[in-house]
Order: sequence, then structure tokens, then C-alpha cells
Amino acid sequence: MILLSGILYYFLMGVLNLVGLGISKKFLTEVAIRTLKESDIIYFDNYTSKSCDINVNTLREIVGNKGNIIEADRTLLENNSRLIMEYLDKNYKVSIAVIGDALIATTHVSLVVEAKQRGHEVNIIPGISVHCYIISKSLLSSYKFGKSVTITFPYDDFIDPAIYNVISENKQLGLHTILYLDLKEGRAMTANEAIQILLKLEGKFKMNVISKSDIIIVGARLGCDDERIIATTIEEALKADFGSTPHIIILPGNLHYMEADAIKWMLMK
Ligand SMILES: C[S@@+](CC[C@H](N)C(=O)[O-])C[C@H]1O[C@@H](n2cnc3c(N)ncnc32)[C@H](O)[C@@H]1O
Repeated sequence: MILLSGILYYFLMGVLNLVGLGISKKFLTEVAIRTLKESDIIYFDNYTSKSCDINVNTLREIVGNKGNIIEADRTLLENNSRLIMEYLDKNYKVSIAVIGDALIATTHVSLVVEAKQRGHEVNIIPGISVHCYIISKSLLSSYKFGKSVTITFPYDDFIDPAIYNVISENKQLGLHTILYLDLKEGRAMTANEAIQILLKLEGKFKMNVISKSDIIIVGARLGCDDERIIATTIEEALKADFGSTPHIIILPGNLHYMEADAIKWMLMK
């Protein structure tokens, strides 16, 4: 009897796949495409990141224009996980498709935990994340990155001081900081807007964490044919045009001479 219920339980499990799509079409992996094609329902996360060439329509083309792809905003994925759990409880294979990696700088781990608690199978399909991509292309040592932080749009002139604190703590330890830039209602913050926010924070807290002569690395449209990775000073970056979004920033900490040389020869214009 126990064996029978064990077998029944096994066959009644749903499958939740968290599928990283990579940052652009050319970085979509074979395993990601196969997993999506084998899914009964696909939720396409349209809010945690942005790609130059992956959206819900391109995903439909890639997967074979199946009618089972649902464009999902924050409310659907984070506040209405009940719908996803109901499909899993019906023994469906459900995929959450996310630009980049589904678990790097996103909040989808709660879905993993909930699905597991209900006895479902969970598969993680890693994708090429902007986090790894910018570390690689910046030529900085991956061992020397501290905590990352997102620069959020000011709310009624209020800027989150946590941004300044993270950069400050990293700098005290000589570590580099990755700054993700906010996406709100379909609008992506530009590197110039982010730099202005950083300078406002410095103006407010005056702890000499950010200076106009500091080196900054800006990545724009990474993974796309027109990607740019530029190292310059904060002062120069303020005047520069980095083109269309998405943008990402690294504020380097202490540079080893090899890192300084690599930046100088590869990224300085
Ligand atoms: C919150 S992070 C999500 C990262 C995603 N989960 C991943 O693994 O790639 C999204 C932010 O990363 C940056 N970003 C994402 N893709 C990018 C790209 N292709 N080029 C430049 N910046 C990018 C932007 O600042 C964007 O707002």
C-alpha cells in the first residue's frame, strides 16, 4: 500500500523549471530551448530584466509559436504564485522563462521553495547572466567583487541610502561593485541617470565614497551586436551617450596593476 501510494505520488508530481534564457538570443542554450519545448505552460518574466532581442514574441518563435506562453509581470509571478502551484498540482510541466539567469539578481527562489514544499520536482536551467558577462568583459578579477546593488529610481526625491552604503563598504574592503539599474513600468534607467543619483548621494552623505575622478565601467546592450563596454571617469561618463538601454555599471575598488593595465588597453577610449 505504501509502495503504491509512493508510486502514485511520484506520477502525480508537477515539474517546475526555472529557465535562464541568457542575455540575448545568441546566448540561449540548447537545454533551455529543449526544456521550454517540453513544457505545458511557460511564464515569460517581463519585468526583472530586459534584452535587446528576446521578448515574448521572439520566445514564441523560438519555442514554436505555442499558445501556452503567458507574459508575466511582477504581480503574476510574485503575488499570484497560487496559479502556478495549481498547474503543478495538476501534474503540468511549468517553466518560468527569465532573461539572463532565473536566480541571479531576481526573486524567483520563493517559487522553488513553494513548489518543493508541495512535493513537486524543480529543475534549474542556468542562463548566461549579465552578472557573469560584465565581470568577464570588464577584465576585473572575479575574486574581488563585493555585494551588488540596484540603483532604483528616486521616489518623491528620496534616494535609497542603501546604494551608498553598499558601495562604501565594498570600497573600504577594496572590492568592486556591480550596479544594476532600475526597470520601472517598462522604462530602463540609463547610466547617466544612475551617475547623477550617485553624485547626489555623495553630495548628501559626503563620505568621499564617489569622486568625479573615479574610474567607472559602463556596459550597454551587452550580448547584442552593438554592445559597448567602456571605462572612463565619472566626470566624462556624465557627458557621454551610452546609447539605448539596458545599461549596467561597475565601480572598481582597488585595482591590481594587471586589472589597471587590462582596463587601460581594452576598455579606455
Ligand atoms: C535585476 S538585473 C537581472 C539580471 C538577470 N537575472 C540576469 O541574470 O542577467 C537587471 C538589470 O541588469 C542590467 N542588464 C541586464 N541585461 C543587460 C544587458 N544586456 N546589458 C546591460 N545591462 C543589462 C540592467 O541594469 C537591468 O536593469
